[in-house]
This record gives sequence, C-alpha cells and structure tokens, in this order.
Amino acid sequence: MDLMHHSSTFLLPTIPLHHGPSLTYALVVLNQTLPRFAPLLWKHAQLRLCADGGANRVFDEMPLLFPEEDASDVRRRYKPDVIKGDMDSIRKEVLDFYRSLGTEIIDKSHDQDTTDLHKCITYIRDFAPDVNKSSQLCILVAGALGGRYDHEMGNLNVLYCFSALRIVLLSDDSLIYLLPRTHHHEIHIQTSVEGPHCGLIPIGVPSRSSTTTGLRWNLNNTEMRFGGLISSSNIVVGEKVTVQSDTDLLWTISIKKL
Ligand SMILES: Nc1ncnc2c1ncn2[C@@H]1O[C@H](COP(=O)(O)OP(=O)(O)OP(=O)(O)O)[C@@H](O)[C@H]1O
Ligand SMILES: Cc1ncc(C[n+]2csc(CCO)c2C)c(N)n1
Repeated sequence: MDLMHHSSTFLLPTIPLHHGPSLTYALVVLNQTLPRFAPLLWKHAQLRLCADGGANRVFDEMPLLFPEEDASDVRRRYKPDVIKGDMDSIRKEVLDFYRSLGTEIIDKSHDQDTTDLHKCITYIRDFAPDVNKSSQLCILVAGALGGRYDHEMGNLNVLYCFSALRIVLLSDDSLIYLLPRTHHHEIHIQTSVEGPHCGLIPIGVPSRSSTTTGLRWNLNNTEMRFGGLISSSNIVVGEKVTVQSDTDLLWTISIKKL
C-alpha cells in the first residue's frame, strides 16, 4: 500500500524544502474569528477564497492583526481572489469593497443543500486548474473548528465529501485532517508549533483494526468505535507518527500557543 506523508509546514514562517513533491496551498476563510496565524496561511497560499461571511472576517479582523498600519492598506493587501457562498452573511459594504478591487464573486444562493465551505472546495477542485494541476494541492480551512457544533460537523463532513483531496481544518487550538484508508500514513510532527496532544477518531464507521507508532498509547491491531474505544487525549512522543487502518480516520493535533 502506498505511503502518504503529512506535515504541518504551513504553520512555519517559511516552508522548508524537502525531498518529496512540494505542496501547493489554497486557503478558505470561514465566518469565524480569524486564527492569529491567518496572515501566515495567506502568505503561503496561492489561491485565497472567502466562504460568504468569511469575507467580513478578513475585512474586519485583518486590520486588527496589524494595529500599527492603516486599516485600508491592510484590507487592500489581503484581497481574496474569490468570495463564494449563498451570500446571506456577507455585508454589502464588504461585498462592494472587494468587488471594486476585482475579487471574483460567485453567488450560489439557489443552493441551500451544501454549505459555503463545500461550495468553495468545489470551486478549487473544478475551476482552479493552475493550482489544481499539481496532485499535491492542499486546502487550508481557517476558522473551521469551535463555534457552532452543526457548522463544525458540516465542516468535518466536507473532509469525507472530498476524501481524495488534502484538506486541513484549522482553529487557533487544533487542526484536523482525514487519513484515507487507501494509504499508510507517516505524519511528521512540527514540534515547534504543534503537539503534543492528539487524537485518532473513527468517525462514520467503526475501525476493526488500526495500528500506530509514535504515540504514548499506540494501537496494535486495535478496534475503535464510538460507544467503545476512540483514541482521544493521546500524546505524540517523537517527531514521527505512523498510522494504518482499515477505515478512514480523523487525525487531530493541538496547535501550540506562542
Ligand atoms: N460558528 C461556526 N463554527 C464553525 N464553522 C462556521 C461557523 N460559522 C460559520 N462557519 C463556516 O463558515 C461558512 C460561512 O459561514 P456563514 O455564516 O456565511 O454561513 P451560513 O450559511 O450563512 O450559515 P448559517 O446560515 O447556517 O448561519 C459556513 O459554511 C461554515 O463552514
Ligand atoms: C436535510 C437538510 N438539512 C439542512 C439543510 C439546510 N442547509 C444545509 S446546507 C445549507 C446552506 C448553508 O449555507 C442549508 C440551508 C438542508 N438543505 N437539508
């Protein structure tokens, strides 16, 4: 079975060169308080989208992260490439501001069956060929965790809807991504910015057999299911974690405070 490598280098000020194929990042900003490292994610991304009300957050909160600077200078510097959603949360002044700067606006108000995040992922998948050309595209989603629980579950569901894409859900406190059962996984821990708290969660279906290395409480052909054992409150012990499982698992790790 093929090995899939994972590394949260997007949380580092500069992304180190490494041996494997490099990743191309796209960023989706959701309608929640911007994480403190949002400017870093923005810098690393080659394509930046706001999901509906996420544009209000960029407009209102980016200037707060640069208190020494003029707010309109900051707003012009952090111009999203695309705003997509059902447009029931973005304010008119925000929409007008970014439209005047040339941001592409995609109004999908007729679709009330998929979330704004889902709509943004569809855009990246289908309409961003330059970014997408590389099979190593990685989509970072800011503001995906915490807040309203129905939204949080909707955001997790997007990982399953697009399980062939690399998508990382982020908050200030933790990140989550899917480990597809089609691969063995090697996770390189960026110990300066993440860990040690972590979890492996068998959401959706039980896992009959999962095996790990690099954790304080490793799994050894272990069954995991809701109503039984799930690996919450685990701890990474080194810089490398390996995971293999008969089902898709969610990997989550804490993000360190500065
Ligand atoms: N409190 C939250 N917690 C987690 N994710 C959120 C939260 N609020 C918004 N989001 C994410 O940001 C996206 C855009 O948010 P926005 O408020 O514009 O959506 P919405 O469709 O108007 O929400 P709703 O109508 O259900 O309140 C959502 O699709 C969701 O992915
Ligand atoms: C069974 C079912 N439950 C909830 C919704 C509502 N809904 C889901 S996504 C979305 C768009 C949010 O921007 C809305 C309104 C639905 N359509 N179908």
